[in-house]
Amino acid sequence: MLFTKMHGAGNEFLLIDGLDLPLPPHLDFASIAARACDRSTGPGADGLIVLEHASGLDARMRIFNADGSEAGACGNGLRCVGKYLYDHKYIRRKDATIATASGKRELTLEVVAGEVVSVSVWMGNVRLEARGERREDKNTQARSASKGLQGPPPDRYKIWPLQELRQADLSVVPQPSTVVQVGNPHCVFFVDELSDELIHELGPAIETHPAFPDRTNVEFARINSRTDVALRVWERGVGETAACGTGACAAIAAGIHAGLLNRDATCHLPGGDLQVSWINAGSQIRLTGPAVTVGVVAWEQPDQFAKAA
Ligand SMILES: N[C@H](CCC[C@H](N)C(=O)O)C(=O)O
Repeated sequence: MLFTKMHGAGNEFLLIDGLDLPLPPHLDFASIAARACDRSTGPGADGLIVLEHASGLDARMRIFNADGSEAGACGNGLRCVGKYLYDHKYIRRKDATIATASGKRELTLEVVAGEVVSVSVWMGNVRLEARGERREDKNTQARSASKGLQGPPPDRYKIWPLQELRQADLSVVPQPSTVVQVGNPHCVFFVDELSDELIHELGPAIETHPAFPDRTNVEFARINSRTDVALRVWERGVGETAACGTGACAAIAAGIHAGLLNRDATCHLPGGDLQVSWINAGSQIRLTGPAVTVGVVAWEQPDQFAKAA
């Protein structure tokens, strides 16, 4: 089986092209993802992208995490798909429309001297629930709702001191936090300091917390200024990744809702920077960043992954 290995700000994917030649029927993509993404049994990556035909659109993208679970959205993956389609001449234009499990996503490519250097993706509408503040009176909530803001109006947001959050009682999800849907689930904490211990202790505990029956991605955001955030993400089904596109959208949306950020902000992740823009609560959130092709990887023995017909 041939994969094209790509990454968006260090978030690595193995891409299977089902556009050129139809893929064998009944391929078990979940098992392929779990084996191929595991660096001990395959080329290694954070996720598997499967490209398929979608009538009237440029392609359909399916995304499988490294544990084989299928996800509803992937911002870094969509940027890689945009670059792949352009580089392989499936599109001649500098825009594309991709079908995903969470709806159609529009992409715009920035091409310099024939090279795709950056891709912007409209990542759909964000649903957001700020948890754990005092609820304000009904009128304020009504006014807030009339402005199209989703979730209760921000009362105050806590910037968690590192040790306090590390020692939080995990029988419940530490509050305040912000639950954000970007086609996939996220739980955002604002912190005053990012540390390996915090991410590696709290990340898996929140990912699998009973409060999230489908599990969740977990973001730890340090607000540097109104336009600048340092972010680390423990991804559902993967673990900590170098970058998470939907995670960047979730963190910026939560910061805007809390009144901590402007409508355009930069997310500094360990693997690189992503730009997020969210003009208003009723509009789509936009993610912009790089997409890089690493190379073609051959991997044998996919037959064993064919699902029983
Ligand atoms: N782990 C995520 C899917 C990948 C998202 C991430 N790689 C991105 O760039 O958005 C989930 O289970 O919802």
